[in-house]
Amino acid sequence: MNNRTAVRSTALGYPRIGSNRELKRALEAHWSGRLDAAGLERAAAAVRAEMLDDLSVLDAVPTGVFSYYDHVLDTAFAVDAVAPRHRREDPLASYFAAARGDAEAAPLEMTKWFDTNYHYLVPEIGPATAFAAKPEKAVAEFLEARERGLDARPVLVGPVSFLLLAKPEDGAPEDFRPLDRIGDLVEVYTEILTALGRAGAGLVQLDEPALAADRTPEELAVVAAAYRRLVGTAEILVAGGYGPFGESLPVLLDAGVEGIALDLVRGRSDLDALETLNVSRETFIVAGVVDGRNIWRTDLAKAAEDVERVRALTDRVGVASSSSLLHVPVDLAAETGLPAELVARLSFARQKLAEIYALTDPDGSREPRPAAPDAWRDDAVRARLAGLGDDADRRIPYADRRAPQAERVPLPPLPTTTIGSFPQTAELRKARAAHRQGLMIDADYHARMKAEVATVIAEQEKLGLDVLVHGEPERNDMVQYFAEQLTGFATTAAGWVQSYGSRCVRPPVLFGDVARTAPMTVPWTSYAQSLTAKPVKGMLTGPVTILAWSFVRDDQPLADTADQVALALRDEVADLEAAGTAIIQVDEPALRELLPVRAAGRAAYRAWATRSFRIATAGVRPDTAIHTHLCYSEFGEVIDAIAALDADVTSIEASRSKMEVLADLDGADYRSAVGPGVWDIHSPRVPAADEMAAALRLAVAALGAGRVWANPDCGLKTRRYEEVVPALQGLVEAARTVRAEAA
Ligand SMILES: Nc1nc2c(c(=O)[nH]1)N[C@@H](CNc1ccc(C(=O)N[C@@H](CCC(=O)N[C@@H](CCC(=O)N[C@@H](CCC(=O)O)C(=O)O)C(=O)O)C(=O)O)cc1)CN2
Ligand code: MET
Ligand SMILES: [Zn+2]
Repeated sequence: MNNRTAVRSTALGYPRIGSNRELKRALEAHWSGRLDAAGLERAAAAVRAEMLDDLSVLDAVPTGVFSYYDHVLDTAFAVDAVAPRHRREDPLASYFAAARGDAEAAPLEMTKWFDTNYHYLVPEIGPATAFAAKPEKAVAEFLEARERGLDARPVLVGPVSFLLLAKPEDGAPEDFRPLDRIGDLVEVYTEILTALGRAGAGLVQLDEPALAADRTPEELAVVAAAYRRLVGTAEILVAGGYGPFGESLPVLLDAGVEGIALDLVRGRSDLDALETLNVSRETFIVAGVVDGRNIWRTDLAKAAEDVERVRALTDRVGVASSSSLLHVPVDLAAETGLPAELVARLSFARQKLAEIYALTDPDGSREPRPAAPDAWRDDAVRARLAGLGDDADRRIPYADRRAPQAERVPLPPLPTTTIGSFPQTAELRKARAAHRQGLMIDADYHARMKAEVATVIAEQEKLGLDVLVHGEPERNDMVQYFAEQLTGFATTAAGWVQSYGSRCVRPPVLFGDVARTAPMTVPWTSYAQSLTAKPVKGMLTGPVTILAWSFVRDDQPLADTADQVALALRDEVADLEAAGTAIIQVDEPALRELLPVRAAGRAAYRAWATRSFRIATAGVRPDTAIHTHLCYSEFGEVIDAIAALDADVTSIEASRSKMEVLADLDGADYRSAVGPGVWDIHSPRVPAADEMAAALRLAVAALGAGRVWANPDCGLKTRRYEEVVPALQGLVEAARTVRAEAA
């Protein structure tokens, strides 16, 4: 077990939803009352067994990385940081109350995990949160692996990241920060580590991804103290995974941790730094050379060079993924429809395990990465982009667009609208599955989707909404739908990746130059508009989001790829406008997500991200309104970027974070209209009309009635009509109430 000369293979984490999304199906059956807790646990055990089967090709396997919903929530439960409102007699009910909310309580806030499309639940910590060790899950999953004879390494979110990812509980003193509680929390971690040690664990992995971000000297002092305290209780491997440790690296090494797992894909500067630090030859250094975030085949020649550099520094070397493999699909072998020259360049989780293993095998492959074929290049697109010049900006400032837009589409104050999608019912998905499998002809599929559009339009008219949507029934996903129609993209049949809880996505593969060959959305929008006198919004996904939710080529800057996508969207916007569409929404929910974890890269990011949005949208007439939509709080960091999009209306997530975004908007150079979401659509809970009215009053007080729209937080695709109809009735009623008060 303590082989000190050979290079050891491992992974920092693994997909946990099941290779065929078994856990997703079991969870959704459980939530709808079709599967009892015992049935859910059986399904979970089968998923864990499959994970261990896969991982067993490695010298050492991570354990405890399975989760019913989210690993940050698991950590909260492991230290008993459960909000009083989520405590229930049944622990599983308590867990799902925190994750999803229930009749009695709103859930925890959900937000993006670093610069990924994974969402974690934000723990709520107060000055009196009574931490207590609950190591049962960690111990049980460790033993499950041990019983198979595997070298098992328990994984937990580390205490510093846990508190940095948390937020102060409601009513905490103004100056309280969760990190203030590090001393108490670390004591509880020592108990958990001790329990794991008693169960037979050697090395324990503590994930500290928050140390891939800029940290202040005070925070570094906290890291030092916390790890000095922990090193006595277990052998600790600290993993980062979302960039370089940077200034945290010497602090961790000085604290005496047993090992450190480096992200050598995004954080190669750590390797240079290590060579200048005085690293003990006893330190276990894990070289994260296999990308945990993307699906390109590893350049084994280059990776092997980095492993050699690590071998020069220490006698205990590991090879691993750069982060958990949670962010990539399970198995490339499930993809039978991809072109061979693409398959030859791809690697999913199972293939990555083989790459990791090969790098620890002296006789393993050291193949370099083959270059992209010439056929993936499109010189026409490149020439058009080069000639774009200042066409990337709207000719007329917002102040002068307001009147022509109001004249073209007259609306009351606090206009009501939705974000785009209506429920993706089981029937819609079945029809799409049948169409995909060739069991339903195109004409029948289109007729079915048009019927759904008609139903959605009729429902919105009945509800009395002001600006309607077609409901997006024809879209499997807001990114994949576009990727399927653009050149330069491939889509997968089963490349599922967890986004949050039971919700999964199939990120498309953006491998070459991008171009549009035909209109992608116009017939749907035009059809919807033909059914109503009310305005129907056109609905597109923006370039940043298309990139963020795809696996993107890494052979040119993201900015260049974004501009190509933007150009394709620009043509779609022009076609929508030519078809008579007066309002075009271009969603950028991932604008915040791609913001670099460290401040150094942010200005450049803001510049290219907002320019690509403007390339997509700036071609319209002054009386055509551009709307955009963003989800997931913490807008503070991107508020200037939101302004730089130069949209006429921006709808944003606000309800789960209790309208905190209004404070961010205050003082920002943002003048146009805002639709702060007043209904948290990620929870099955239906808000009351007066609750939404209260939220709208806050918005009116902050922005003035003339700048506020009334809308949900996000699209309704994940909700059921039983929730949507009463919630939208309440929303329309709330808008009317507050409108009357403001008049
Ligand atoms: N890419 C992406 N990222 C995003 C979002 C988003 O909308 N898209 N929204 C935010 C929140 N994240 C979300 C992520 C996923 C879903 C979601 O609803 N996902 C669906 C799958 C969507 C999909 O691809 N649907 C396909 C395939 C559906 C499917 O599973 N079909 C069955 C067969 C049909 C059946 O009997 O149900 C199968 O293939 O096995 C379709 O409709 O065609 C799910 O997990 O259930 C929602 C929000 C942030 N990130
Ligand atoms: N228009 C999209 C929808 O309503 C926006 C979703 S943002 C994740 O589904
Ligand atoms: Zn959204």
